[in-house]
Amino acid sequence: MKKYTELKDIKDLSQIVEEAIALKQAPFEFKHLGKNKTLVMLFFNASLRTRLSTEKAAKNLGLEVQILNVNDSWKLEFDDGTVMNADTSEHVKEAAQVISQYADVIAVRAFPSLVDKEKDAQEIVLNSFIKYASVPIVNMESATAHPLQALADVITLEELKTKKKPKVVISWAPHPKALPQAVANSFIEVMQMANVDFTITHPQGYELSDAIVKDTPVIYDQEKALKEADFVYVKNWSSYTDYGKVLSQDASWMMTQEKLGNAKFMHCLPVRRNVVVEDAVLVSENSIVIHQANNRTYAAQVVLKNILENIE
Ligand SMILES: NCCC[C@H](NC(=O)CCC(=O)O)C(=O)O
Ligand SMILES: NC(=O)OP(=O)(O)O
Repeated sequence: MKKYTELKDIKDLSQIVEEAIALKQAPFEFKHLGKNKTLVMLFFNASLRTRLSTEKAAKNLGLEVQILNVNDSWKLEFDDGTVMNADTSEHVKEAAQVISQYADVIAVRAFPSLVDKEKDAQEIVLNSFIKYASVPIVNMESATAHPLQALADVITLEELKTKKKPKVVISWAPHPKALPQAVANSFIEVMQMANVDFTITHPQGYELSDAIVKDTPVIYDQEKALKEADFVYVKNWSSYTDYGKVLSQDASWMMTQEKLGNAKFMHCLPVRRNVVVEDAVLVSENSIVIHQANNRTYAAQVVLKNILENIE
């Protein structure tokens, strides 16, 4: 693996999932791989899991870790040819080259604006680092994708499934804030790569990009979609068609124990209790969100391991 900015960087999903599960059993086996090497993590947005699990994964591999909250640094310019006489102090062209001298791998978190759809789709922050850095890049959630989360999700499914081809449903849930489509996009993409019976359910107006959904069935009736589900992944996203808008806060879409039945409950976290999902689900045996968050470490570790093995 030369980089991990999108799920397409995974050549063989079942092989990488197997490798991640093996790393979970023996997390320090490859501690030599990162010796005298450094991971620099750049955060343009808040994080709990991604930050701590990726740092843990890196340290398990013997890497040094440096973290920069970009808001504490100089405001970066991304546009070409700008006269930088306003509020941006440093161009990503210099920043990426400079950081590449300190880092052997650079990981970036940069959420979308949710204002300008075309600009968000261009993934300007992530792609600028891919273009101007001279070391491998890892996506820690970009404008349109969260491939580390999706990998942790598929590892979790593989560990906890009780049938060969489980039924998996992703269900939209209400939320007071406009959230990105990234988590849903990557979960859908990874489910299309996995051996599952997969369905999407959301209210009208919350259709995701056709390029993501492809031929996955979309059912607007949540109850119908959830029938006989083995795993239910709950997530809010803001409208993609009416870009970045909160069109509905319909509480009837909140996940409840009654709707979930015997299915396992998944969520990437952080989750708004009693808005996205009722308390009763999170305290029940059917909630696997903590297990899922633990797997973020092994998703990051398998990615960093594969990248390190490819550095000269
Ligand atoms: N990385 C996991 C999710 C990050 C982000 N959630 C959030 O911003 C939730 C914030 C809140 O609930 O206030 C998202 O949906 O993409
Ligand atoms: N799931 C996830 O990415 O969590 P953080 O935003 O806390 O990193």
